[in-house]
Amino acid sequence: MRPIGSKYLLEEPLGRGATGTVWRARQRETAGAEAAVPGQPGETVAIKVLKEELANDADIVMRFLRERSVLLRLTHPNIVRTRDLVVEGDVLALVMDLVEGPDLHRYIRDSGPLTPVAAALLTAQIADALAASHADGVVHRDLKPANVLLAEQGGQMHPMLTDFGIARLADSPGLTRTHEFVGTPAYVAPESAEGRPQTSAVDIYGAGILLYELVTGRPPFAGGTALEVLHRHLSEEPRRPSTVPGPLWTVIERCLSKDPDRRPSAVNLARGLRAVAAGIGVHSTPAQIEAAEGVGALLAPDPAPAPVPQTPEAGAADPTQVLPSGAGTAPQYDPAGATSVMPTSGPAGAADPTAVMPPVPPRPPQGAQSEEPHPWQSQLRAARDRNEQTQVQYLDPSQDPLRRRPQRQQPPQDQRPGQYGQQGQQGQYGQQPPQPYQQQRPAQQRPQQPYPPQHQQQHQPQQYAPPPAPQQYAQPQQQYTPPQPPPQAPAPREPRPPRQRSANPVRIPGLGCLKGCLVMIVLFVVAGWLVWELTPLQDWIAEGKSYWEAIGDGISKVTDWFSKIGEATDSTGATGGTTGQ
Ligand SMILES: Nc1ncnc2c1ncn2[C@@H]1O[C@H](COP(=O)(O)OP(=O)(O)OP(=O)(O)O)[C@@H](O)[C@H]1O
Repeated sequence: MRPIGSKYLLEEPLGRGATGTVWRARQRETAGAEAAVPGQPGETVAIKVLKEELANDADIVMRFLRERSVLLRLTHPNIVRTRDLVVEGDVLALVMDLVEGPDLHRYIRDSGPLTPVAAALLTAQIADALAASHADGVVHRDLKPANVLLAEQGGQMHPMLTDFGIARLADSPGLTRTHEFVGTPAYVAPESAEGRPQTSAVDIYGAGILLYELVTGRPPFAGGTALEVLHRHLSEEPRRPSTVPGPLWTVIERCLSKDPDRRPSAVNLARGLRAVAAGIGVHSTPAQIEAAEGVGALLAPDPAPAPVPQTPEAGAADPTQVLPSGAGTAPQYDPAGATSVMPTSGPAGAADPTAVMPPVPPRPPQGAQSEEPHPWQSQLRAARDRNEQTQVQYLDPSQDPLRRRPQRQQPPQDQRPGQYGQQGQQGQYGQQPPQPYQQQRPAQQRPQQPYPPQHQQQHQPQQYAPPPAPQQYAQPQQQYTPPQPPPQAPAPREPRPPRQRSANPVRIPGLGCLKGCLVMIVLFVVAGWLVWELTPLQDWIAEGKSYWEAIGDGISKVTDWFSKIGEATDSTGATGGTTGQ
């Protein structure tokens, strides 16, 4: 077991992502007062050990520490709680509650898509988590099924959003010198793809993609290269699959609006989804059906979406500043502003990957946009660097105490399929079966959420009144301005060693080697000559026999030979016997 900090012991890796490795770990001793959860010795936790390149970046370490309070105070029944942050030596790690259960990506892959009702209810809980974090000024920015863990609670699968704060770290100056977008191509909002100012509406877009994927099994814009996916986010409208009920499609469509201002707030999304879930079930009452059909009216946008802090180079807000939701209005789309977050010179510009880039696609809704190709430069680079899902990487055996592949406890088999209901049978919309989770009972009795009702109440809109603007977060901007790194020329590629020729001069024939073919020809000639000389082939040809006659002759000769041997043996035996008498 490997110690991490002085308080924790890493036991086994659970998985690896773009920003680090998550380990199952054990608490050695109670954490200090700075931890949100001190924990007990022997308690099991999950620890995300961030990649070395993050840990070695002074900017990121600083941000990590400054954001400590934000990460640690973010608590909600649908958010994986961050218990502690470890910054020791070259180690940067987040200590989290351990969630026993698969992530949503794996769950869909193994069990197939969910029913519309189940998908709506699950996404409503994710929207609850987003509402809470947005109210606290925290935008997730990397919402995707892999970041939703499914905990088992009372026989129900309970979605929990994880990786909060990681996008914020990854967005710190140390990593955004090239202004990569933070996110995963299949889930990235158009404004993030273009490098325009972002708000909490990017999470609503991510929730829309996730919802689409839950009911269909795949995200709406996928396939091809990361760049193609980004193009599709910007220019294509999602198509409604026949299995998606109309009211649910209304919600998906609004979430996937290219215009962030048209997307609903997280609170309204949660409310709308619950109305839809109630109205599309097999036992829905006429009033519920009617409410579901009018869901569009519930999906009002957030009047004051939480802004995503800009990088210091952009001349925007302090990146470490945590803004309460009411602290400002959504940044307007401003071509100049959008351009300003993109490098016009410097490292990213120097390493000019535009040579392989297609032209920037037109942006019909917004009209004007930056003429600089930099968004695509950075996106291509980001797409290369980021994998959509957990990356399988070599793990130094010395870091892997158990020398085992990542293992996660799967929920018992009988609880997995159908917790949220898989597709396959016919339901009200001709696609889903009634299911134990919510469709078999009258709507009034259905549990809308597995966690107690007070949590639901806690996240109704009025509960999200922005906290008073905390002065301590309004840091002077220049304080966080990172030192501009000297432009780094890309490391020259090492020249390839000259190709080694095989020590064996004769290659296997058939592989295009002339020498091998010649050797084989010689072998065939020699073998033919031996057959000619050592077999009665010449005689047979001279006698003009057919192939079958020659074979027949050969066989009868052999039989004669054996019978002669037999007779000789018998006569010898008979002679011996006579002599003996
Ligand atoms: N708190 C946790 N408890 C249990 N397992 C976890 C926890 N957090 C993450 N995991 C698991 O660890 C694995 C890696 O998580 P990670 O967040 O690093 O991956 P990712 O989301 O694919 O990557 P990234 O978002 O960094 O690109 C995932 O399989 C996830 O299910």
